[in-house]
Amino acid sequence: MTTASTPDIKSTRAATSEGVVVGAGLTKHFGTTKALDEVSISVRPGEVVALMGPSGSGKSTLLHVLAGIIPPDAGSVHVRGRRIDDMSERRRSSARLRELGFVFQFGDLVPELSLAENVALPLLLTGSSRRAAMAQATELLAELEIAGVASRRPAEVSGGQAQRAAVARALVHQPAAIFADEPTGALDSVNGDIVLTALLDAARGRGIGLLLVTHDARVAAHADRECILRDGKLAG
Ligand SMILES: Nc1ncnc2c1ncn2[C@@H]1O[C@H](COP(=O)(O)OP(=O)(O)OP(=O)(O)O)[C@@H](O)[C@H]1O
Repeated sequence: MTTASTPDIKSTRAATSEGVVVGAGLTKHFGTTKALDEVSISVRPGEVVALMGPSGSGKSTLLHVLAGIIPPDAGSVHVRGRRIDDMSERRRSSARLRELGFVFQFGDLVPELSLAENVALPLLLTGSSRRAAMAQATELLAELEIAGVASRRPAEVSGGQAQRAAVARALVHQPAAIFADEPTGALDSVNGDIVLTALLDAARGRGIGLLLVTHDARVAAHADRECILRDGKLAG
C-alpha cells in the first residue's frame, strides 16, 4: 500500500526492470470523481494478474491508463521499460499496436473480415506482408483448434469460436502484455473455460503478461495474483 504521496523511487525502479507493464502512482480524475488514487501495479512476463473490484471501482480506467488509451493526471506507465504515458498520441498508439494485445467481452472482431484476416490485422498494421501475416494467423488458429472456421466471418461462427479468434488476434504479434476485460463474460461456462484456458496457456507459454479484469472469482482463481480495487485504490 502506498503511504507517501509519491511512489517510492527504489521500488518503482525495481518494478520497472521486472515488469512488462508497470504503472506507478497512477491518479485519474473525471471531474470531481477520483477514479484512480495513486495506484501502483506491475505485471511480469508470463504472469497472470486478475483485477477485481466492485462496479465503479476504477478497473476499466486503470486498464485504459495502463494501455495508454487515456493519460493519467499523475504517475507513470512503462511498457517493456519504455515510458508511454508522456508520449504524443501518435507514438502512444503506435506503441499500443506493437506492444499490447486486447480481448474484450464481445470479441470486437471486424465483421467484414474472416477470422484469419482479423487475426492477421495486428501484423498487417505493423508492416508484415499479407502472405506472412495470413500464414501466421492460420497457424495460430490451428493451435487454438478453430482452423476449420478460419475463412468464416465472425457472424458465421459461435461466440466461443469468435472469442478464441479474439485471443489469437491479441497474441499474434507477440505483445509484451494482453489486457483482457471480462473475456469470458458473454460465454457459457464450457466455452468460457475453453477461452480462458487458451488465453492463460498462451500468455504463460509465450511469456506475455496478462491483466485480466473479471467479476468472476472462479476466473480470478486461475490467476497467479489478484489485485482488488476499491474506490480507485488498490486493496490487495
Ligand atoms: N469518461 C468518464 N467520465 C466521467 N466519469 C467516468 C468516466 N469513466 C469512468 N468514470 C467514473 O470513474 C469511476 C470508475 O469507473 P470505471 O469504469 O473505471 O469502473 P469499473 O470498476 O471498470 O466499473 P464496472 O465494473 O462497472 O465496469 C466511476 O465512478 C465512473 O463513474
